[in-house]
Amino acid sequence: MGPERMGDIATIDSEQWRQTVIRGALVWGVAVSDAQARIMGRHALELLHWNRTTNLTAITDPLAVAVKHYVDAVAVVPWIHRGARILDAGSGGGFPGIPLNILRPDLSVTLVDSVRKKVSFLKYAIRTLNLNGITAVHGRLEDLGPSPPYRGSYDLVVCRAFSSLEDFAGRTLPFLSPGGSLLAMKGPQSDPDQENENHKDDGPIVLGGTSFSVRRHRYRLPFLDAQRSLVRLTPVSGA
Ligand SMILES: C[S@@+](CC[C@H](N)C(=O)[O-])C[C@H]1O[C@@H](n2cnc3c(N)ncnc32)[C@H](O)[C@@H]1O
Repeated sequence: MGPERMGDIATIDSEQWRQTVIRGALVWGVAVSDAQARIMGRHALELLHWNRTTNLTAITDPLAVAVKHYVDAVAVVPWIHRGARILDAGSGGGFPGIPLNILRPDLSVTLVDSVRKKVSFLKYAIRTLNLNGITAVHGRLEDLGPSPPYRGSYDLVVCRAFSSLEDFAGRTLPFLSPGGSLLAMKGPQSDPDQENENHKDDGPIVLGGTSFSVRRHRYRLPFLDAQRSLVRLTPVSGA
């Protein structure tokens, strides 16, 4: 049976579901082991279970969960250097931070969300899946960023479906260590910037008074052919 015929939620974490994640990740050149895909499957089951009472995801179809959550999260792996300290800004149900932690034990990952029930889920998932090198923090980015231990402590701040580039940069710049970057993962609905002629694919832009070099990478999700983009913003020092 092909990935297009996975209808029932019970098929999450089945062999077929895991193969969808594994084959999808290979499109980005990222190897996901069966053991790693199993942990993602357990996360997905917990996510949908908690989703009955806590608003964690609008996506519940098994194929869409595999591709739009896990394969999409894996798309950032090639952009992350070894040993990076990562903040997942507005992590929700754990995307992209939990799949990143499952795939890359060299990373140190902090998940932040302003909704307490979502952070309760994240803490529960970290504990239940026995994940290491990852922590979940409740709070608003704009409150946490200016103070220790968060200020200047991250090599990469990543967000998915968060807000405009200007808003993201404004809330998360204080978290960055010198030489660090911001990385926004965007879908068509969450990308007002995509329509903004002032935001070129590559080159410098100014957001909230700070100059950034920009690199945008557009891609299409396998199996579903949905459009996505990654935008990396690196503050230009001395600008
Ligand atoms: C659209 S959801 C995206 C969730 C997840 N990143 C994903 O892609 O599935 C945005 C998340 O950001 C959180 N959020 C919104 N404003 C925030 C803020 N100022 N500080 C921390 N989290 C925030 C929301 O609670 C929500 O979980």
